[in-house]
Amino acid sequence: MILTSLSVSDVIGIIVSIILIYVAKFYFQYFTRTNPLPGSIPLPFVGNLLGIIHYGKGDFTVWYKILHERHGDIFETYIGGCRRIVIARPDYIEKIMSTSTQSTYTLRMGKTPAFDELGVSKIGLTFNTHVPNWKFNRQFFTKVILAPSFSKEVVNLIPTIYDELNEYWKEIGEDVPIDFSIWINKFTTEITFQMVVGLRVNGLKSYFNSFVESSKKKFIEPNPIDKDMEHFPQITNEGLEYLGFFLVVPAIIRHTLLKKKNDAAFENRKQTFDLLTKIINHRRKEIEQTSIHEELRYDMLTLLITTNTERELIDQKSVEEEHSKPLTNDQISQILLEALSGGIDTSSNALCTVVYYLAHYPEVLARLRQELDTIFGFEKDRKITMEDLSKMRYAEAIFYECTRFVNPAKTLLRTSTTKDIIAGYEWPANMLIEIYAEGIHMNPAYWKDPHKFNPDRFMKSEALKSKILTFGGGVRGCPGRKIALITIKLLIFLIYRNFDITLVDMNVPMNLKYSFLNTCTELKIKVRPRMS
Ligand code: HEM
Repeated sequence: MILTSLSVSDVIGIIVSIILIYVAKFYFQYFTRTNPLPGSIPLPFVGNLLGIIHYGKGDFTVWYKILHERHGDIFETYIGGCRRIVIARPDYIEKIMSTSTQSTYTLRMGKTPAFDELGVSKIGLTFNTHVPNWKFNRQFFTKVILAPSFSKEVVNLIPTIYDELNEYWKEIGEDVPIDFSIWINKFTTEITFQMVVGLRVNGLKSYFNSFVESSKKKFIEPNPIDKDMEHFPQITNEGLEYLGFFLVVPAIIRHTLLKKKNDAAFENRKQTFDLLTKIINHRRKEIEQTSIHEELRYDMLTLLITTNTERELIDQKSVEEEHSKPLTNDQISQILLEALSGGIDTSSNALCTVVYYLAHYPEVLARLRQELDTIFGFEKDRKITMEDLSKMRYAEAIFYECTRFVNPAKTLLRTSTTKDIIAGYEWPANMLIEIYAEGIHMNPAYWKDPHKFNPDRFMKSEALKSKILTFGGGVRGCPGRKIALITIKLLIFLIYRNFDITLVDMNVPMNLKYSFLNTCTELKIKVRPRMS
């Protein structure tokens, strides 16, 4: 509305004023502080500008690559109006990634007005800056996700959904190119929705229906909770994009030039929470109607609803008054949302990377198959167990090596609650530190021949797995790691035991887009039943 009433010269005036304010602010900050690191002058303004320019693609790390090459393994910059120390050396982050309960790196980000505005900084896990509240959520989340019965459910669930995928791929036929990035994302979406809220969203089925002739279309039952449930994965995905937008674009721009997008972010959040509330209320009713003697389904939603009630499935007693009550719909919604958005794209993108690299390294694929055949023999229908999965060491090594090349998160954020000395420099409390995973993963001082694709490096040294930042680390590292590894290994097993996969074009580099996460936007493949 405001924008349409502005003339071109007004808009130019606003932009010039913003630029002048920024230049003045950052230069004042620079000359009045101690401890300058290389990479500061005259980069703050340029850094911000690049942040804004790149927000569409989201890849502000293009900027880090240049600074890393120019200034070495520690440098500073400004993105989204915020001063950051960027680190690309494993020994500088040891303290930051410590799992000690005394760690002062419990915050991912300090005070972030943009996230306060969006309402994500005092609930859930990922952006929660209220440490006691985050700790409670984290303990609960971890307990649910690490419970052996939860893993068992996932191990049983994945092959069932895989059978559906298998059926569609067979119907599509051998010589038809398919986009693996879409299929696998629909797949991980299906698994994650089922394990988190106990719901099928039928994404695989609707995707299949979208390109087959009408006589082959599968019937999709309308969702009993809401007709929009089918679009829920897309809504949560857009929500992630908006987070990146809020993180990088300064408030003054969001509220003026990009107001439409800013408003759309709030609308997206409302839509997400409305749907989640419907799911929660539906399940609450089902639980109320289930006799106390009857066993309840073991998904994350059920565990959350029953917390601190007589139906509690996990003993999660808390001594603190505010944490001994049943969880509210808002608390549950945020935890569910993070489980939904935490596991889908990360797992599907990692699998795209695996498929891409295995197509380019047939000798690695041959060794993988040897491992699979040794563990599972040729009994095609044997049920997979947790023990089988624990023996898939080479598959795990392939996964880690793939994520070393294409890490789902290019950087990880931390804020110290106290002042600290890192790399010989003293930093004040609340300093934002950005761990540049991509720089660390390719640092020749720590990886032999870093640009060589070599999964064996992880077979020779277990310790390397703690150096790689696939799942981050420390007290804020990924709580979904165990489930993620189960999912990835199970899918590697199911796909490569049954199919031969070829890339449609071996010369095309991986199609990646970075906005918050490294996302594979297209991976055209052909699948055939396995020959050898
Ligand atoms: C291949 C799959 C996955 C990858 C690569 C991955 C990666 C990550 C990374 C890099 C972080 C940030 C860690 C840090 O800052 O040190 C993270 C955090 C997180 N992940 Fe995952 N993740 C995966 C799967 C999952 C799954 C399956 C879930 C849940 C079902 C999940 C839930 C979360 C949550 C809630 C956080 C925030 C934790 C906190 O702030 O305390 N992730 N993940």
